[in-house]
This record gives sequence, structure tokens and C-alpha cells, in this order.
Amino acid sequence: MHVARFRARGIEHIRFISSNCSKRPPTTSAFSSSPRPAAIPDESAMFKKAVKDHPGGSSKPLQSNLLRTNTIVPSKPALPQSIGVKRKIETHGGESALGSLHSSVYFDENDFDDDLDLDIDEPQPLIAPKPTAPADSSTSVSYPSIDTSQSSKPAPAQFAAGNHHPSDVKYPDLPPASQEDHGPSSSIQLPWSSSPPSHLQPPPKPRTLPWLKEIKEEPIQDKKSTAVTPRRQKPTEPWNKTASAIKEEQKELRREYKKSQKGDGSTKQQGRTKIASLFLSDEQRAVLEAVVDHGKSIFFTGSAGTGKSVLMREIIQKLRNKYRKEPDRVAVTASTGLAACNIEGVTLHSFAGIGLGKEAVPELVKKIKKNQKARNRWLRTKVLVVDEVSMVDGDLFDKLENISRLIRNNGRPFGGIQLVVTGDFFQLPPVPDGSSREAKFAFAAATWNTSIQHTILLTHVFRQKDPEFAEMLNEMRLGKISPGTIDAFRKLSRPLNFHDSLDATELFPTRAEVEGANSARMGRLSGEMMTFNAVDSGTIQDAQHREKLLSNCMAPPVMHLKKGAQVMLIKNMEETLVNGSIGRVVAFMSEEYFDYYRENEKDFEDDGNASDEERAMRARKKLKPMAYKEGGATAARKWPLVCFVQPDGTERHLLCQPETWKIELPNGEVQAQRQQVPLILAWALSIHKAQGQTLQRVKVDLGRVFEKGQAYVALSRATSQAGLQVTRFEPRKVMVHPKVVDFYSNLVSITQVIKTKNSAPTRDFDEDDLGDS
Ligand SMILES: Nc1ncnc2c1ncn2[C@@H]1O[C@H](COP(=O)(O)OP(=O)(O)OP(=O)(O)O)[C@@H](O)[C@H]1O
Ligand SMILES: [Mg+2]
Repeated sequence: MHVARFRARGIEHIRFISSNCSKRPPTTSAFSSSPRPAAIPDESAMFKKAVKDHPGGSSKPLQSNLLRTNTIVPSKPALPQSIGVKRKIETHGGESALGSLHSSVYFDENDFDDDLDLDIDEPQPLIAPKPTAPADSSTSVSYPSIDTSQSSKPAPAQFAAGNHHPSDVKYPDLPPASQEDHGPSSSIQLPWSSSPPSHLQPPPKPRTLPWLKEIKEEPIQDKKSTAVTPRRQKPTEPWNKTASAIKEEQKELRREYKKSQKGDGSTKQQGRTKIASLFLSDEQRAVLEAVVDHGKSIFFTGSAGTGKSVLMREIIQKLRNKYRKEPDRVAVTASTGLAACNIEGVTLHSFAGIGLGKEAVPELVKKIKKNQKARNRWLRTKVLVVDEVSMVDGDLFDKLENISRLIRNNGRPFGGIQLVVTGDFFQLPPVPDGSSREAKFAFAAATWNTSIQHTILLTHVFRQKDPEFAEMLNEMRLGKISPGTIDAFRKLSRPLNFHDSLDATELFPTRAEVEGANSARMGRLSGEMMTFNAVDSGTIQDAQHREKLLSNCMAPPVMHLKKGAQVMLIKNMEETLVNGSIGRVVAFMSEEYFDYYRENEKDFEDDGNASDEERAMRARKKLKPMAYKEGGATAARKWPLVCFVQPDGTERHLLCQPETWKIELPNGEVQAQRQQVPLILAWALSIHKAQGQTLQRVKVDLGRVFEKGQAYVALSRATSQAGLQVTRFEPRKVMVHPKVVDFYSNLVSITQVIKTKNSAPTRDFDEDDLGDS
């Protein structure tokens, strides 16, 4: 049953994705309100009413305060409320506690990249230049030297691109796969032993893909040339533009956008089936409607796992569709480079064209006015999306608000730009700017209340299905841990044992700890090391600048893998193979090889009588002629075949070919782009990189944690208690910033409002109950 078993485990290829929409029952909705007595209204109707009644872009301070109605929220005494109280602007002197901690952690100046150098030197038209060709040897980034001691091949040669046609995709050359393409060596456990009994029986002996045995390695030729060399747009002088030239540019932008929608671009991933959107909950849909249909400026927040990122992706998609004729109207940004890369946007600094943004507003305005592209962005933007706002500094928020009014010559909040902001202030805090000043939260910005019309709290936790666990995390989030929860967390110090080959991913606060842990585990594997080099390109020609931008990308410039390596998928492929899925490399094989098997699966099916040996012989015979076909499997390069364990315990195999990460400006200009296999090592991961991820198996040593929000971010990645090991749990390690507690305590949940109203004897609900404070 070799082949049949293999199929039963669900071998998948990116190009054969089926996508079922998983429907979720509607969940509760929460939204803005003021706590006055009233009858119980239908929540979504209330929300809609609030939205309808609220004028867009008002300059009057508007903040709707609402709060969690989470069914799993404990019945805690309500914290003091001060709805509508305008917060005072805080300035602090003295040494910053956060500052001193951050310096040794994971943030660096790369999180504040900007396009200024480029822009000032060469003013560009609004129109998006087409991406340039991948870097050649002269411009390619020089990557850190790597340990190739176990590799039988010299360093990859793809950057010496002289003998390639310029339109070729220059995927990395690889060292030859091992001649011995058997399964992992005896030191490596085979990954498919974790299949549930109902699924299949464990193999009688270590199994490998039988047909790999006979195939001999041949020199790698770059047969795959699926990419076109993107042309760089001839720059036109911005001051020479006529009205018709501007119209022409707009047309060109639309053409570019359509092209990208059709997926006729240059990357492999575009052949992939689109992933179906999740079925949004009521509260998620309410936010979507408020943003897309009603054009409201919204901050939506909620605890870890409440679907903020899922919702944000949906909002971006819908906004892009709404402004499909003018794609540069929607600016997608995030606080850090990593978060920006995850949503294919740019950092807020980069969007704004303010460099590090340390100067005073008048100087920053001058700087932007000199930078035609940045100025255009400010003028053209109608909607500004900001992800992971918990790490945006409050002073920066104020500066940007001020800048947008001045540049756009529009006195409305944020110069009339609609804001769509998300994040959870209980998670990682703003990055201090190196001065002695303590970082200030965005909600403490003087202009926060006027810029944000509605604050909406998502309350349904999707990540943790177990309400008890979700409640433990919720207590931790708020920094109020009951003795029962402390006990429960301490019980989680036991080692995890899953009886399969996947280990829990250990989360560390610093990069050095992560690299140490991963390389120690790699060192224990005996197989041959395969090296995958990224191919970087983009409109930024300066290799150093481009490297700096791409250093925030999840995908590393060089990836070393061996059979048996534990990896994490860093792209959403389909519903069950998503960013965060953990698996193990089981083989390296070419696409043709993989396809051939898939297409001829029937030929390899077992008749029920043959022995393992006979079946292997038969498979080898069938595959042999293929190896000699012109352009046959052996001539193509090999990619990691990864066996992923899905949330339900079943396994899926995926041939992981290069994917693309882009740093893209709102006008569609791809400043920098990286093509790399969508995998990172996953025995260990930094808390910074784990932020936003959903992980089935997690190990955290709280003794190492030292930053506010870190412990909560780390533990809330886990989907269940069974998949979480916590060592050195100390309540004092769960640090919560008092200002964050204060901010959230001033938000009132609709449930609380309703409860108050029910207990009040008279007055009916009226529209003021939905008003913004
Ligand atoms: N409407 C939905 N239906 C089903 N699953 C959902 C839905 N929304 C989110 N999820 C799932 O819940 C998990 C958490 O979602 P997501 O990562 O968007 O949460 P988040 O609020 O951004 O969390 P974090 O604050 O940790 O970044 C994911 O596995 C996601 O697929
Ligand atoms: Mg998220």
C-alpha cells in the first residue's frame, strides 16, 4: 500500500489547491456606545446605526468607546470608566525602561526604512515603474558566509547571470541532491508516523519515495524561465506634466493593476489557486462594512486570536476592489518592516517619506515636499491602513496627522484621509527611538481621538477553542492572574510528547538565542545540506538599501536545509497550509518529478498482492524512462518536499517552490522583492517573528522574557494547553503597561452597556446610546 498510503496522506502541490470555505457560526458583536440605560437592541443593527449616524471626517473629537463582551471574560469588577475623557499628552524625562530593553532585542533601524535617498536623487512620476530584473552579480547583495562544509557543491552561481537571457528567472542553483535519495538517515525520524490510526497504518520499515532511488543527479540546467524581466519605467520630470500626461499615468496604473489581478506577472505563485476567504463573523463583518461601505475611520482591536489579521486582509482586498481604478488611493502600511512585509505593504515611515521622522513637523513637511513621490502619496491617499499599531509611537502619530493636514492643505483630521488601524496594545509596545524618552503609545497621541471615529473590540477568540485556556490567556493579557490560573500555567511545565517527529517550537526573546537553538538542531542531522539563495529585485537599485529593506522580510537571503529539518511555512498556501504551519523536510525533488507522480498516481496503486520490494521495483521501472526524457526530472532543480502536520493531526505534503515577498508602495511600485522557498527553520523562533502566528506546539521559558507584553504574545500563539509547555512561570514575568490597562478600561463593552440598561428601570434605548463619546 505504499502509493495508496502516500496519497491518503494528502500529497498536495501548490497548483492543485482546493479551497473550501470554512463556515463559522456568527459570533457576538461589539461596538461603540455610551453607557446609558436602554432596551436591548440587535447588536449589528446598533452598530450600523452608529456608523450611519456618524458623519465621516468630522473634525470634532470622536471616539466611540466599546469593550469586550467576550463570553470567556471573567466576571471581574468593572474598572473605572472615563468615557470621552480626552487623554493628556504625556512626556517623560529620564531613562527609558523600554529603551534599554529594546536595544538588545530584535528591533533595529531597518524597521524604519524609507525611500528618501532614492526619491530625492531621482524624482519619479506617480506612475508605477515596472519592477526591474533580478539582481545580477554586480548588484546582488553579498550574503553572510555560510557553513557549506557538508555541502558537496560550491556556492550557488545564479547571481553570475551573464549567460542567462535577461528575461529568465534566475532561481538559485542548488548543490546536487544526495546520490542516495533514500529517506532520512537513521538518525531522523520519519515524519509520517503521526497519522491517526484511522488514516493509515505506519509503514513496516522506514519509507522513502521508492522512485528516487534509481535517479542519478545530472548537472542542473535552468530550464524554468517563467518570469519576464520587468521593465523600468522611463522617468518623466514631475514638473513637466500636462493634464493628459497625468491621465495617461492613471491609465497605466489601472493597466498595471489589472495585469496584477489577472496574475500574469512573473512569479510562480501566481499560478496558485486563490485561497478562499474565511467566513467572517458578525463583528468582523460589521467592521468591514463600516470601513468599506461607510468610509469610517476605525481602530479595531481585540485580544490575540480574535481574527484582526484575517479581517485586515479582507478589508485590504475589499478596499483595493473599491478603488480598483485608482489603486494608489489605498496605502497599506504597518509599524515594523516585518509586519509590513506580511501584508505586502511598507512601513509607516517609508510611506510618509520622513526617514526616521525625528525632526519637527515643519522640517518633515519640507522634506516631503522635496520628494515628489512621497508628496504624491500623501496627496493621492484616501485610505491609510496601519497594521500592528501597538508598535507605532504616539508622537509619530501626531506628526503624521499634522503633516497630512499641511501637505494636503485640508484641516480635517488626518487631512481627510480615512484611517483603518488595527493592533492590540497589550502585545508588543512601541519601539523607543533611542532617546531617553519612554516610548509613547499611539492611543496617547493628542490627535488619536480626533482621527479615530470608532474603536471596535473584537471579542470572539478563534485561536483557542478551549474557553478555559482562552480565559487563562485573557487574565494574563490584563495582568490580573488568579491563583487558579497561576497553578494551571505551572502545570504546563511538563515536557510535551506527541509521539511523532515534530517538536514544539521554542520561542525566544532574542535573535541570537533563536539562531543558536536552530543551528544546534541542524548540526545533529546527518544528511546533506541543501542551500537555497533568495533572488532579490525591485526598483531600488542600491543593493545595500534593498538588502536593508528586505532584512525585515520573513524569508531569509540564504536558507540551509537538510532532510529532517523542522520548518515553518511562511506563506498562506491554502486553508490548512498557512503561514505558521509546521512540518519536516522529507525529501528534495524537482517539480516534474513530483508532478509525474501526481499525474500517474493510478499506475502506482497497489494490487494488494505485491510485496514492498515488488512495488518499489515496479515504481522504479515506471519512472526510469521519465528520467531520460528531454528536460526530464533529473535536469530540473530540486525543492524541499515538506510533510506538514495539520491541526487535525493528518499530514499533507507540499513541494515548496519559491514564493515572492514584496515591499510595495501604494502606487504599485515594488521597491524590493524577494523570491525564496517559503520556509524558515522552526525548532526555535523569536517572539517578534512569532507575533501574529498561530502555532499548535509551543515551548516558552518565561525566565528569559523581559519586556511588557512579551509573555502574553508568546503564550497566546498556542492553540491549546496540550500543545503548550511553559517553564519558569512567574506572575511577575507577566508585565502589563498600566497605561494600556487604563486605555482598555475606558472602553465599554456593549454587553456591559446592555446589562446596565437592563438593570435601569426607565428609559428606552435611543440613538444617543450609540453615539461616540
Ligand atoms: N472568521 C473566522 N473564521 C474562522 N477562523 C478565523 C476567523 N477569523 C480568524 N480565524 C482564525 O483564527 C486564528 C487567529 O486569527 P488572526 O491571526 O487573524 O488573529 P489576530 O487577532 O490577528 O491575532 P494576533 O493578535 O495574535 O495577531 C487564525 O488561525 C485564523 O485563521
Ligand atoms: Mg494578527
